[in-house]
Amino acid sequence: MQPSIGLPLSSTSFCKLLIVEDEYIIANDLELILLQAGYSIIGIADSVAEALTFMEQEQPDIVLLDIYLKGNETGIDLAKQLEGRGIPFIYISANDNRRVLEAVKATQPIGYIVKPFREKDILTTLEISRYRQAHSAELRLREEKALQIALTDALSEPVSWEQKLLSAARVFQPHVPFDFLTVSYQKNGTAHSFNFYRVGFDEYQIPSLDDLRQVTSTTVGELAQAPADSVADGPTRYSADTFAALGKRNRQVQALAAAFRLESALVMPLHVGQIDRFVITFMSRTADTYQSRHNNLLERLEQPIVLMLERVFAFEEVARLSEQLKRENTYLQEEVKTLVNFEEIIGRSQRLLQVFDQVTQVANTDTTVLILGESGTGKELIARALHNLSARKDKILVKINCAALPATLIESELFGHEKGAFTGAFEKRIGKFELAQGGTIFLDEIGEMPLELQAKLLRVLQEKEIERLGGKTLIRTNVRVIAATNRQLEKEVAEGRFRMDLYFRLATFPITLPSLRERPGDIPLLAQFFAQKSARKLGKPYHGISDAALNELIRHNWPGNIRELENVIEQAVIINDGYTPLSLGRPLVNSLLAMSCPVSQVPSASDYPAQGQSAMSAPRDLQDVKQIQQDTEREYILSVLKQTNGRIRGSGGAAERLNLKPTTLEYRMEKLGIRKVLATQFPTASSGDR
Ligand SMILES: Nc1ncnc2c1ncn2[C@@H]1O[C@H](COP(=O)(O)OP(=O)(O)OP(=O)(O)O)[C@@H](O)[C@H]1O
Repeated sequence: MQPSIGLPLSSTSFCKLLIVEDEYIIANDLELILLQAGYSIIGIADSVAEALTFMEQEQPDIVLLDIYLKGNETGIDLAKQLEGRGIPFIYISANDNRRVLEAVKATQPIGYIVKPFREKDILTTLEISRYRQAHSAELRLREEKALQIALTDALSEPVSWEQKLLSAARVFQPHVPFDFLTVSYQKNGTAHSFNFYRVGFDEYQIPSLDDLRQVTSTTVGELAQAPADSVADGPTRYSADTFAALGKRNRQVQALAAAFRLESALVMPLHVGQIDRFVITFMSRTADTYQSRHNNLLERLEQPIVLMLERVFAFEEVARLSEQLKRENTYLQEEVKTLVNFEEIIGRSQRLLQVFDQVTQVANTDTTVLILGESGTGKELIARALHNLSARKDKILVKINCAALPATLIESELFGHEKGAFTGAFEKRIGKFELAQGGTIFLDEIGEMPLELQAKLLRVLQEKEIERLGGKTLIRTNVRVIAATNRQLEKEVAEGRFRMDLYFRLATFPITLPSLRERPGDIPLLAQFFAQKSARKLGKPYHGISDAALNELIRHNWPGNIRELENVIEQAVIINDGYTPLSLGRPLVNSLLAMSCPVSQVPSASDYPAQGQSAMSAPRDLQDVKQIQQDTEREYILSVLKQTNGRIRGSGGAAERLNLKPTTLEYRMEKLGIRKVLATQFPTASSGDR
């Protein structure tokens, strides 16, 4: 028999029915009618247990079920399970008890046929139900498609995560209602948590973890504990006892439930690539808010949402990498990266070879290294060699000179700042630690770091986490730290200028560079190396170094070490006539008095010739004139530095007095071999200026 109302539905034989009926005659009668109408029957069950067994073998499209069955369980119990599995069902019953009928209605059947039934009743009800099913399925698909599009739009907005998720929460509300929504995930070891509290029809409050901590009297750690820690895979509903049990396992749920009078939850853990535990938790003030249709909807949305999130995270990563590239590029433009390995480090002395051994030993570990040695002994060169010989060599080496920055700026320079963190912080700024992510940071002149900042640096070394100035989140860092100083740190510690705990942390692996005095044997090698380099740079022929000059170089005391030697050789190349071996042009002892030694140790004005005179006799040629100019400039800068107690930058600093940019002054000082020293090292006028 064909369906009587002739609706445009697919053939009845594709529709599989399960009959759940304990009266044998009725069940048989039903089967006969349905088979004749062309339906497929997957089985006749007389109890809930048997019905479930049939369903395990094959899923029916519609279930026809009686209310009272064999065994303790009724058709209403089975109906609840069918609803959970999304299988439509029609009751066939003679029961007209009001209470039972109320319970039947609550299970949301797609039809109800009263016994005794006629063939026509059965077939018409089935036909109408199938039509409604097909129609509502189409409607549901359309609705879900619209929901997916709205979610994609919300998550793709070029705004913060908080705003993206708020838009997504608004999209969810009509489909999966909530009074409180939390979204939490872990990315690169950092926990992120967003909370949305509904306070009006379309009004939400976004309490921060700190706000919640106060309202709920919990710790931030407890609040960040996502409920997925305690639930199975897939969306799971909790109400009454199960909600209370979830609260016992999870402090976050318990605290929020108590503070916001929540009574049920629907927890959706998602497996988003690269992200640990992405969890969306819908919570409601009503115990029976979450039904199987919500679970089913979230199950169907799970994959599309995961794909959306993966795309958003991937975009974010691309944006982050391109930002990082931009930053590295800017940095590299300032900092010409020299590829240093041992071949470029000149010297064969025993002391230097010991240093090479130490470098080889520690380079390929992540151990913090402290490089000690007088000024100009090659500490930066060794830091670069350590980086270039490590597994981090393809990542960036970021150098920061702790002495070159005013104390107020070092913190933001190292750790960055958020927009508005302090007056003048107009833009968010990434610090050098973040810039060095995956690579190495070289903290030069660490002995000059202000005490307050030493504590922060210690925390970074211990916790491997930084916090931007004015920022709220901790950022995990993976940076190898190399520090250097020409100060005696033990003495600094003893005098209370350097934290002992930081000293021990830094000095895990100390490398001490020998001064040039301790390796005079390397002087000829170095001198020749620098002479060739300078001659190449200046485009002059090179005929070696005269014996007299070499002897003098070996005998000299070299307070400024290799940098000083390099400067002396460069000057010798400049004054060389291009035909004869290099000579020094003037006695080393006098000409170097003011070079490369700390400003505090420079000789007083009386140690110098009177203005207009030079240490040499009358200038012989243009080079001599240049030399005199340099000496005069050096003297003048030194005298100004003395007046400013060594301070270069800021109001009243040497740069301002000389009407130069601080960086230009520093460049000139470097060229002239004047070392920077801390203001405290500099004798003040009141303490008796020499
Ligand atoms: N062994 C070496 N071979 C070749 N050049 C060297 C060597 N050691 C140092 N130099 C050169 O000497 C100069 C000073 O070295 P570097 O800046 O590394 O010293 P430093 O100890 O870090 O000085 P400071 O304490 O003043 O920062 C640089 O131009 C460096 O290239």
